[in-house]
Amino acid sequence: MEYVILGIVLAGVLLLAGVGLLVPRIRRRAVPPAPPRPTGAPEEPAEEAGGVGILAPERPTEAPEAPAPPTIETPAPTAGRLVRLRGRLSRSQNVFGKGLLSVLSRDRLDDDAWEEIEDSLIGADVGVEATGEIVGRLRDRVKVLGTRTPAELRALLSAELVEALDPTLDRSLKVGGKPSVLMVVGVNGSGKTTTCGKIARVLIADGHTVLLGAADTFRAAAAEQLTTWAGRVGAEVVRGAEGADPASVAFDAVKKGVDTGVDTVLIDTAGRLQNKVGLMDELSKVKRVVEKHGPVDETLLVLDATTGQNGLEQARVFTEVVDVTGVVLTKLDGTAKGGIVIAVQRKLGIPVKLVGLGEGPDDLAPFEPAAFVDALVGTDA
Ligand SMILES: Nc1nc2c(ncn2[C@@H]2O[C@H](COP(=O)(O)OP(=O)(O)OP(=O)(O)O)[C@@H](O)[C@H]2O)c(=O)[nH]1
Repeated sequence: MEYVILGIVLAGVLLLAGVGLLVPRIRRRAVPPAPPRPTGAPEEPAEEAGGVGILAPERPTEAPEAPAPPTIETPAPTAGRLVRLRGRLSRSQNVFGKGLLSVLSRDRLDDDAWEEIEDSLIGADVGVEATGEIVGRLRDRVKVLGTRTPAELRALLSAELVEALDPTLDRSLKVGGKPSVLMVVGVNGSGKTTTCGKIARVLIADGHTVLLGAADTFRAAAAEQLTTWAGRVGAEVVRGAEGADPASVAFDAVKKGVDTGVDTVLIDTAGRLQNKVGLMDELSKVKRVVEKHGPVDETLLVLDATTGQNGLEQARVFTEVVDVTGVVLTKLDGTAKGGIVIAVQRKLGIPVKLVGLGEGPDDLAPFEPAAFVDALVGTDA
């Protein structure tokens, strides 16, 4: 009997122990799976196996790939750029170098020959008045000096062209202040944004620090374009939302320039036709607002050389609205009318300070009359 009781007790104990072991397992299985981790959330510690504190081995964490640092370019030095880019003037070289010099080298320089010379200069956009003066002086000097050799005639023509470009004008950019402010203005498509990018490179090549202001809030791609130019040389850009008030973007850019201590702030403005009064008023407002920080040091008018004499009327209106201090003549590589440089300066009384000779980042050269004329009529032109 005692054995029977002992057997029943033992069976009961074993049964209870079995249930005790089973329940936690069932409970554990009933726990719903953890919700999927949001991407990027830190990994939670692995559940302890059997409640005895064994942590799952740490998975080696893969280091996120660091973005490649932007490559900052070193722009080509500006000294001698015009000489290096002289080949870009090949279309104008055909008129001045080959055309004019071949007429000048004729055995007899009669009235017809001089008329041909005049026509060539007018055709190259030198302008009627300037052409009259250049040819008049050249004629006198040829007569007085009795000059006949091609080398002498070339030298005389060059001297007259350089003189017409007034080599005494100050063509330097007023940069390097605290900061200096440069505004870039002009009609649509003349090359303002591209020129801003290229000027930033010119300045950086010459050791300046530059911040760009994208006050062309009208054309969405303009700010993007400017940001790309700036990124290539490590310059900062201040930009506003599309359609933002350009004056306020320009104001913010100068403020940022002051705060960050750059020596030059370069402001790109939207293209506008000179006969749209509202847009021209907007431009003078941009300038007025920027001037709350201090005077604008340079207002550069960007003119497309291929628009020829039409560009002169645009230029005249711009000079009335904002005080233009320098002209940038773009796309000289795409025209045979390089004489426009003479006409622009003569009509406006404002120096051409830079010339655009291509779409490449360093295809903008400080303008030097002697080097320009030499490129047009030089020995290997
Ligand atoms: N061949 C040549 N093309 C140039 C030169 N300068 C600018 N361009 C080109 O002219 C075109 C217009 O240039 P942008 O800088 O966009 O002109 P924009 O004046 O800012 O244009 P808007 O903002 O619409 O007024 C682009 O295709 C430039 O690459 C130059 O010196 N030579």
